[in-house]
Amino acid sequence: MKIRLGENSYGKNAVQLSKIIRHPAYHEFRQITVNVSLKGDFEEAHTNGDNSKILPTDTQKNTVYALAKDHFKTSIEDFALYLANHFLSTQEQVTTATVEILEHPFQRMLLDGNEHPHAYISGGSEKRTTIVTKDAVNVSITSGIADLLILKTTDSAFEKYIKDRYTTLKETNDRILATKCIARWTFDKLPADYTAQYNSIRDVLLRTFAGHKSFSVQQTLFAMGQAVLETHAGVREIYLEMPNKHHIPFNLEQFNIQHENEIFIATDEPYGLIAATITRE
Ligand SMILES: O=c1[nH]c(=O)c2[nH]c(=O)[nH]c2[nH]1
Repeated sequence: MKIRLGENSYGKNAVQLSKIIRHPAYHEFRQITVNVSLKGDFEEAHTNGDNSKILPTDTQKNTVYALAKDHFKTSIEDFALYLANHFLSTQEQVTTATVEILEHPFQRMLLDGNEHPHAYISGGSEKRTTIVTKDAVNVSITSGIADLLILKTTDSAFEKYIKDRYTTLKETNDRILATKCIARWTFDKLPADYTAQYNSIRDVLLRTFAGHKSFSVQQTLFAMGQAVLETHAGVREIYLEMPNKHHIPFNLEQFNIQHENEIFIATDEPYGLIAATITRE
């Protein structure tokens, strides 16, 4: 029996990097997590223990820190591209380099109406994300948002669904809609300014979520994706993942207190998971 090596890759994951960019009047603080993954001629390493074509993952990690000094200045997309290019152009055994970056946003503290020059507050769970994959001829860039925790207290219903012998869920025309949204979009035309594009897409996602009269998470998800494609000609398609963070009305009637849709119990698990790719015809 002949056994052979299938698709393989290796790299360094979860490289934590913080950077201060010092301007005369204030500092910028950036915090990112970088994952590097390389594909190429690594057969001998797996089958013969020959490491002569292996750039250690420790070196990959060091490279991320070293190149960040001069090349992480603007968007995570630009830095990820620079890193992918670096591994591809300096290592001839590498055929595909994938660099994923998650940015943990920090904002300068707003104190007495002014942004503090060097004190920051975390943007919470939300992250800006990118995955850049590059080989000798192609580059693919996917940008996105992860763990965007959003909630609305009305304009969300869930009614007229299938009821069978196992259904216990009550119909509601006024519930809490909460989700920790993941969005990932790809480009027909790469933007000149990834950050401006990101801010604009994030704004459309939030605006649509807030304004939508929802009959289901599915419908709101589609409306959010549709709005992004309608307002951003350069975006080819968008993938959205919206876990339904259920907020179940707490039974106050057991204490003879009238239920007025004010007191809920948030449950983490199990949760509904709604996902779709919205694309152009
Ligand atoms: O918006 C929803 N979509 C569903 O598919 C679903 N299923 C469920 O139990 N609650 C909800 N809510």
